[in-house]
Amino acid sequence: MKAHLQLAELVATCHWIGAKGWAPATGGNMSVREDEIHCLLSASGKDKGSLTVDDFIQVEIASNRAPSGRKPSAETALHTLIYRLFPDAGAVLHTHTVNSTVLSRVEKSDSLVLRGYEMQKSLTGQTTHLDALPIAIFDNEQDIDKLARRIEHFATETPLRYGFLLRGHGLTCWGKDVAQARQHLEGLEFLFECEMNLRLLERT
Ligand SMILES: CSC[C@@H](O)[C@@H](O)C(=O)COP(=O)(O)O
Ligand SMILES: [Zn+2]
Repeated sequence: MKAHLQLAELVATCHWIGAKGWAPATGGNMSVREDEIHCLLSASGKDKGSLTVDDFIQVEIASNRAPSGRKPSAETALHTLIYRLFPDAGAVLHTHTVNSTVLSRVEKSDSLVLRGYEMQKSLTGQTTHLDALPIAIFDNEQDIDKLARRIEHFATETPLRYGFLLRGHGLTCWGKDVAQARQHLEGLEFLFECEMNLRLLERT
């Protein structure tokens, strides 16, 4: 699909994310692939629930450089990493939800395993609630280049699918286009909400 149509769909998705309360204050960042060399990334420090097309900045996927000199997301290196790792990825969504923030802290291991939920099938290629679906958790890091290198190294040994959690921070997920990235975000967030409630109820 043409990049400008994808961008319009991404802007609508940002507004939907904002209305859901999934990108509070200036949290979160979003992007679409423009072509093999560039992506369009949200500007840093803005309320992502009220972005317009003019708030997206062209960035070179190989170098993280913005030819315009404008300042894209502080987490640019995570978006470009995904476009480099997955040539089929067409859109990346990063959100700061309560469920992803809390669950990624409560779960001390390096993955959140989802199992037993029909809604696992909202993730492309999943066919049964019986499969164990691990979502990788990486310890948070303020040095984003270092964090990106850690994730890149992990991905050489273990397949990453759909998205990953940053501990105490949020979810980054992707899809072949904006619609699929949004479906993965909504599906994962539903599963996180279930898991959060399950863990709370099972404690009592
Ligand atoms: C509310 S501060 C959050 C930021 O540090 C970061 O995690 C974030 O998601 C937004 O950064 P941004 O540079 O606006 O894309
Ligand atoms: Zn963030």
